[in-house]
Formats: sequence, structure tokens, C-alpha cells
Amino acid sequence: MSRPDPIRLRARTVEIDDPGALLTRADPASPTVWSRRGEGLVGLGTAWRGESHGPERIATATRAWNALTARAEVDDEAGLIGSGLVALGAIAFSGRSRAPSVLEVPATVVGRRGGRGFLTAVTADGSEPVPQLPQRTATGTDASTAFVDGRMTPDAHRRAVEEAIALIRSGELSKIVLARDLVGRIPVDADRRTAIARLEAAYPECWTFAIDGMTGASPETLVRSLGRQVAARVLAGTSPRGADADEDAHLEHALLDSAKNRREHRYAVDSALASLARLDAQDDPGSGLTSSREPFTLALPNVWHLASDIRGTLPPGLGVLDLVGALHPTAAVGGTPTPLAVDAIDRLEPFDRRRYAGPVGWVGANGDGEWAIALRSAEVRPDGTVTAFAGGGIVGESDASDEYDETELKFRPIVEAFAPR
Ligand SMILES: C=C(O[C@H]1C=CC=C(C(=O)O)[C@@H]1O)C(=O)O
Repeated sequence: MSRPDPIRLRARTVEIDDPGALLTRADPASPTVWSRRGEGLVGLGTAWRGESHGPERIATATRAWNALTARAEVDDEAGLIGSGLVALGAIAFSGRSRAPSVLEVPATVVGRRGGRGFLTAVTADGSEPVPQLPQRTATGTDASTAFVDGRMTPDAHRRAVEEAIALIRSGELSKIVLARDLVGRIPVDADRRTAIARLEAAYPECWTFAIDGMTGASPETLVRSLGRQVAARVLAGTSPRGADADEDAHLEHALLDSAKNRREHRYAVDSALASLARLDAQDDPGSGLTSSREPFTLALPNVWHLASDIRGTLPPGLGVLDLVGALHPTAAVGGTPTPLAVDAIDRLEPFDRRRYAGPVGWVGANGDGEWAIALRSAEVRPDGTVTAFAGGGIVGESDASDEYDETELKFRPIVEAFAPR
């Protein structure tokens, strides 16, 4: 994405009758999906793809997108969220990652919002875009695999967590998020939508995504900007669900009362607010950002989380990718202070996180978009290799075996979505 791109995209969106389950129209071999509660986008084919690397990867992608959309011709008769010209993206966690940060404009997008369907066609060769609804395809071979430990074995995880606690207690930093990896392999010819369908069914409140192989169901909205209204949901602080209603209520209250979890959570909220405030320096009285003062508990099938919502108005002249660039990495996936935590992650984790814990979502030509943090996720490669990641925030009071158990709970969505049956 480093050079100006001479391509001129043409996009045309039409409103259509309800397309039904969006996933049935996705490509079984390489699905592109962004969905929540049955609504969202499915992309097919590629009209344009940009890749970036290094510390400036988000800024590079933002410039490329702004240049591309400035030249584009967009005819959008639906005017719905996600209609018109959009790119879906998956961005590497670290500037040192070997994984590409990708923005991709599908040649066809099928979408549904507010119960209304739409269909977008995009061309890159100057030809007239003609929206054509892709056929539904029947479900093929199950994308199933058992997982085994990856490079961060249980012992390696214990050592890494203990080193992180020692660093934190020495006063160098306050919080470090450390992750584990699991690896599996699905049949090369598997229908990758089977895992996505299970994620959608089990985690309807989460953002289910499959973008350039990054596949998951994330509960954490990094940032959403629609019609200049900005919203983010910060999650940090986790507890198991109970086996019955009493135990569940007890665990929920213990999480709310836990000084350790509240501290872990506060670091994440403060880092998000500070990043957004830096963008908000234009002294525009309408663009203030506020967060709920007290975290609330968010119930997911596998865990409780402490959650805070941030709301505000987009400062003038910016789009959602500027917000993504300002926010990433929050202390929910990096730590505090961010630069030291990211260096510690590089030293303590034996793998490249690639796009795990990076921003994943979509951006429109008008700068609107919805981005989650790629958690509860796995990278599914064309050869069938699946690498899943799950992590947790380490603070001074953390306990290594509790942290391990927490990662096991966070792996559940992916392990169950790919479970052999
Ligand atoms: C890093 C992950 O979760 C983050 C988000 C919510 C709660 C977290 C925690 O309690 O540690 C983590 O900050 C992950 O799921 O891999």
C-alpha cells in the first residue's frame, strides 16, 4: 500500500429481498464474513486488496483507503450500514509481525441491516458494476480438528506469567497481556463455514468474523463509527461462569468486587480514553468522549467479563480507521504502559501473534465502520493449518495457574467451533 494506486473502483448497491442466512452465500473455501445477531456482510471475490507491514501499517492502510475512495464512483441506492463501497480488514497485532495487514474490497457483498437486504457489486477495470446475488451453496466437509499445544506450552506459559509478574512487581510496568497458542489442521477441502456457523449460533452477541483467514467471535468492539457517532466497548477482567444460578451470581459479584480485576480493567479503559482524547484535541465542543464510570458485567456462554462502554462524536476530518490507529493496541491486549508492554510481549511470547488481538472489521467509503479486536479467534491458512490464540491480562496480584485456566475458557469458542463431531 506504499504507492498511490491508480485503480478507480466503481461500486453499485441495490436493495434486495431478505437474502436469508448470509453465511450460506459465502465461499466455502475462503469465506469473508462480518456478522452479529444474523446481520452484517458476506463478501465474495476480490476487487481490490492492499497489504501493509511494520509500525506504520494502520496509517499506510488508512492513506491507501482514503486515496482509493477519493477516486471511486459509488452508486448506493440502499443507504444502509455497510452498503456502498466497503473494505474488510484484518490488521497485525505488532509492527514487527511477519503477517500482512490486509484491507480487501470484495467484488460482491451481500448484506443485511435492520431486516433489509442489499447487494453490492464492485469493479476495478472501469466496467459497469452489475449486482448479481450469489447462489446459496450446500454445506460440505466439516472443518473440524482437535487442537494440541503450540509453542507456548503450559510450562512455558507458567514461566512467562511468572516473569511478567516479577517485571510488574519490580515497578517497570503495571500490566502485560500474555497469550497461549493451540494448533490444529482441518481437511484442506473442508467447508470453512461450518466453524463460522457454530460461532454465530453459540455467540450471537459477539462479532463473528472471517477475514483473510482470521476467524472468530469477538465480544470486544474496538471502535464503531456510524454517522459520526463513536462507540467502543472495553473488556478486561474475567471470571468463569457458574455451574448453577447461585454459583454464577456469586462469581459475577466476586468479579465486580475483585480489586485485581478492576485494576486490570481500569488500565484498559484509561488507555482507550487517552488514545481517543489525543485525536480529540481539536477543541470541538461536540466531540467529547465519555465512558461509564463503573464497569458492568458482560455474560458470555464461557466467561464473565468486566465491561465499559465509551461513547462520543467523531472529531471532524477523521474516519473509523483513524480511530483504529489511535486505539490499537489497548491495554486489554497489550498492557500498561503500552510500549513497554508490547516489548515485554515480544520477549515473553515464543510466537508471532500475527492478526490475533489486532483490529478486524470493515470500513466504508464515507469513513464509517465497525471494528472488533480479533479475540476468541484462530488463523485458518489455505493449507488447513489452524492456529488459535487466547490470552489474559497479568497484573501484580495474578496467579499463574488461574491465568492458565482463564486462557482455557477463552479457547472454548474456537475449540468447540472446530470440534470433531
Ligand atoms: C486477551 C484476551 O482477552 C482480553 C479481553 C477481555 C478480557 C481479558 C482479560 O480478562 O484478561 C483480556 O484483556 C483474549 O481473549 O485472548
